[in-house]
Amino acid sequence: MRGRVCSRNTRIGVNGVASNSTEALRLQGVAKHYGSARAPVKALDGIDLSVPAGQLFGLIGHNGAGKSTLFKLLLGLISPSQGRLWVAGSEVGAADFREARRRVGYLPENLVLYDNLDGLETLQFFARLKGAPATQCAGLLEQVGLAEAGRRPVREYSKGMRQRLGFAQALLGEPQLLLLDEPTTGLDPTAIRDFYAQLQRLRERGVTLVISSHILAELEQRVDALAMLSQGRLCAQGTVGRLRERSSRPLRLCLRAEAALLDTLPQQLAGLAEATTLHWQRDAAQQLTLDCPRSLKMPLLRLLGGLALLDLQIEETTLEDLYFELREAA
Ligand SMILES: Nc1ncnc2c1ncn2[C@@H]1O[C@H](COP(=O)(O)OP(=O)(O)OP(=O)(O)O)[C@@H](O)[C@H]1O
Repeated sequence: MRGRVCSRNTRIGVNGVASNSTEALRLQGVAKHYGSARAPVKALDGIDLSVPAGQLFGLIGHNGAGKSTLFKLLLGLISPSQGRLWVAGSEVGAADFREARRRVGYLPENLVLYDNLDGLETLQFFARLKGAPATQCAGLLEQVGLAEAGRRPVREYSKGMRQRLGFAQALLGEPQLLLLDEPTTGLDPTAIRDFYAQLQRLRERGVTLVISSHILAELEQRVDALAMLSQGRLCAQGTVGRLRERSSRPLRLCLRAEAALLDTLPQQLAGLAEATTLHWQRDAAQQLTLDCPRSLKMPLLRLLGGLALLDLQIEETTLEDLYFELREAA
């Protein structure tokens, strides 16, 4: 028996594997191989991943890393070659998964739309497919900013409008889990900001959001946590802060001060433990760039706080920096 309920919060599977319902989704040892057994394409290879309910969770990785494949597996559109997956406590493929699946919204990377239908008819069509009330359609069009364009044929929609219509169809049926595959492609900066504001409101209502994107700056400030795939393998997982802590990249401080103060700075810094790991460069008479290991961040800031600096900027490691570092290490 698959996915047997043993308590309000826990299900026990065939091998005694537990899946907790406070997890929106879970993957255990998941592999997906396409192609022939002789020459398989290993789209995913041994993925263990758990996403707690209510998070805004990012999924990043290079083209072909396996992000869309992971979404399709979670939706039961394709079957894993190995391993097991759970969505909202139901095992994908189990008898009760159909019910869990109804609470999942999905925006595919390339949503196919019928050009001759208008926006409202398109949503009504998807509502019928999903078994969601058609009465939701007009409200959803308004929510994504397409109320006025609702009666125009989709062939007249811009790329951004099509993308917003796709988001509206993902919201049909008030899903508790949203899987969004590169949802901001084609959106302008205002639309991107509005889109994330909507995600934030959904998150506040307890909806779990898993979003794949190549636009790392967009995710950096917004996700609760993220996972990075590289060639089908999970190469990093955690909050952006935790990934930064594990990064070997130095922290960069740019400071300005009177030339006389900068002249004495090397002497003052020499008193710090690990001072040998500091690297500085005098860019101009009053300007210095200092690279230091993260472990020295607070001692250094305490020391600099006591000096009459004219300006101090801390350049944090960006998600893009982390991405390249993790890719190199993978
Ligand atoms: N139906 C398929 N048949 C054969 N190979 C496939 C199929 N679908 C995906 N693949 C391969 O699986 C790998 C992962 O593809 P996937 O689409 O999951 O990557 P992705 O991370 O979503 O990429 P992108 O960022 O470009 O959208 C790629 O090597 C891809 O060519």
